[in-house]
Amino acid sequence: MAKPISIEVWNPSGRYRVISTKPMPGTRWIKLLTDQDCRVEICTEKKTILSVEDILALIGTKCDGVIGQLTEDWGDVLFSALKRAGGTAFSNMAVGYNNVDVDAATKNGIAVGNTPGVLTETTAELAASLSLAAARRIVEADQFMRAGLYDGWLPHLFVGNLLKGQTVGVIGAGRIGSAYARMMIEGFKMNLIYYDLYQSTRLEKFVTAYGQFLKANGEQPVTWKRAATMEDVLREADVISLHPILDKTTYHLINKERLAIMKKEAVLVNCSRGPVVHEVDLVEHLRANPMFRVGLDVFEDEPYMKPGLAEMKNAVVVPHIASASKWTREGMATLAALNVLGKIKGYPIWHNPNQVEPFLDENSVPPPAAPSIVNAKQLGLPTAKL
Ligand SMILES: NC(=O)c1ccc[n+]([C@@H]2O[C@H](COP(=O)([O-])OP(=O)(O)OC[C@H]3O[C@@H](n4cnc5c(N)ncnc54)[C@H](O)[C@@H]3O)[C@@H](O)[C@H]2O)c1
Ligand SMILES: O=C(O)[C@H](O)CO
Repeated sequence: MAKPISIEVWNPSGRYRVISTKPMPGTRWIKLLTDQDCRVEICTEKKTILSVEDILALIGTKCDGVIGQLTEDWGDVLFSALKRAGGTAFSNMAVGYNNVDVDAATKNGIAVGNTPGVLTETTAELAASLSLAAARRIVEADQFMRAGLYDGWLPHLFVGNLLKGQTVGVIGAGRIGSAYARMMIEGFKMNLIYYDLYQSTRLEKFVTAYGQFLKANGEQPVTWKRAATMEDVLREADVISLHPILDKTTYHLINKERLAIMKKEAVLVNCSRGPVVHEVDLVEHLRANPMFRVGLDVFEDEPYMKPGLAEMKNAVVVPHIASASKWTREGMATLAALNVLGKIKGYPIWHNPNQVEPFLDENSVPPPAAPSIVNAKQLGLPTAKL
């Protein structure tokens, strides 16, 4: 018999049973659900990553919707169990949904939500932090100080890379990649080279206008270039940040061959998904090129690092915290809850998932819509501008 799962229950007499597989930041998301006749059950199990069996036990025989996490494997087993339990709604508490088999959800008539629009800047800020930390060797220097090794200023002590006037490369110039590019360009007056399947006209216009502003003020203007190939970015950029989605076109995008064409003193940052980088190849490259540095928020086999990575002084590593600001995490919880609520209530889908401010205002009632459902079209769900 399966071990009972520990849960916390809000509004026990609520008509709709909504499960959250994890406690989430803030309480607004709980209130939004309980105010709309939902019984909210929050899994409080101590283990960090729930298995499919754990989630099956949580779903049980009657469940209207689930808020899940990017660490969980949402495929046909879970979606068909949710369907059997009468459920129609699932939302990841994340913008990325590579852990979700959307086709399986659609086949079972389950709407899949995600949470764009509330983590763009927070994630870009962490990518910028990792860029700086790696370029200026901040973690290495911090460890040196704490080890009591500092015995006076020296001309060669922790010399790193200047960013101003250098080239920032962005692979995947969507919401987060573009926000990161703007930060690095405006903050450090870097030139841009980017590669994406689509043209980022807004980003290009921003760089052009900022370049004109600098020129008018007697400064060297910044420039932009849309690269024809990813290799062009890797060859030309001094700092490269990865921001594509994870799918079969981006799996192991950075491998031995591509690392070899990067500059020997380049900085590589990954705040997208771990498998975008071939981590074994990366460790080998870091070992062979001590002036090459990386800043990593995500790892190929999370929560583990590939052997050798933890020992590399030229790597800054943090535990998948790019979206971890209080405002963002509370907003993600709110959007995930409203995705599930919106589907349960039969609300239409919000017309623009990138403009979700009306859902986040603590002082007003959110619009009667599901903020972001990725398979809305496949399910034939109506969209509305309210
Ligand atoms: N580390 C974190 O905590 C964290 C936080 C938020 C998002 N993310 C990850 O970042 C990803 C991007 O988020 P977003 O909101 O910017 O998404 P987005 O959809 O706005 O941007 C992704 C961009 O990648 C581009 N792209 C897709 N395939 C590509 C390819 N083969 N080569 C080059 N570009 C390609 C797309 O055209 C798009 O412009 C998410 O899917 C998620 O996996 C991670
Ligand atoms: O995809 C996402 O949203 C992140 O990885 C967590 O914020």
